[in-house]
Amino acid sequence: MAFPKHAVIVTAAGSSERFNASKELGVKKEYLSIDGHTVLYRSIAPFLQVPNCVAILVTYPEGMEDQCAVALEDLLHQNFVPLILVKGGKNRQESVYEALKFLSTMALDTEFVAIHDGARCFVSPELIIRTLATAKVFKGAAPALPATDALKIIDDNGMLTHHIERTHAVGVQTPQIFKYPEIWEAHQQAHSSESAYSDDTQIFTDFGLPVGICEGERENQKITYLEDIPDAETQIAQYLKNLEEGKRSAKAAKLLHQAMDEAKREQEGI
Ligand SMILES: C[C@](O)(CO)[C@H](O)COP(=O)(O)O
Repeated sequence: MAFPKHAVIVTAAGSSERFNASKELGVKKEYLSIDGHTVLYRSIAPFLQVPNCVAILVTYPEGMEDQCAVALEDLLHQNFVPLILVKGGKNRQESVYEALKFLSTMALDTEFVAIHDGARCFVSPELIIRTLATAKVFKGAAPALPATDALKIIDDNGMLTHHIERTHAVGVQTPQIFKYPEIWEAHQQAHSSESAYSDDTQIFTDFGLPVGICEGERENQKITYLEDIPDAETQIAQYLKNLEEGKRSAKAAKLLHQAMDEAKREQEGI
């Protein structure tokens, strides 16, 4: 396949309410590690193996830019693609909007944008390529797997109200990949409406554009709960200690700013 130019937006600005350590200690799941690399690094690194990635934009929650830089330290040493940290909004939709807005100010001739969860750290390059190939055909694409459990709707009291026919039900994953600037226009429309969207495929189809589904991967799970990270408690203790010391944070922030300056100079052709 000829690889089109594409940018990658990685969402990591959420409050991770289902991840207990976030609620109680302000620890973000994306900044913890699995086998020596942070969840955030692992969610991004496979994208660097796909040719023609022109920029990576990572969203972070207000006040956590330095911590986000620490989580990306390994990437800063080996990444030759411009890496930009973008302050996220009040929910996933707003964060993606902010990243797309930033992208629209960059002089990049990008044909597609891949939007990926910062907590989906087992994504493979093969899955990214398959989704990109599907997006080339349909303009929008997402990987998905057939639903295996019976699907039900419940009310606010936890009582079952509806049964959903499973034959055509799938669980949609990320990366979700779209033509640019179509996804930017779709997001602007969503931003000015009152509606809340569950993900970017919904924003794209609401805008009247098609999304093709390709085969997802069982391994491409999202880290959602504390138990999804082995050794999480020890790591959280270490993480909080590092934060108190503040040393790593300063070093990584410096590296990040250097990398961003270089990317900017490159863009300006200096
Ligand atoms: C985009 C997504 O991964 C599709 O399944 C999912 O909606 C993200 O959910 P989150 O709760 O914002 O992590």
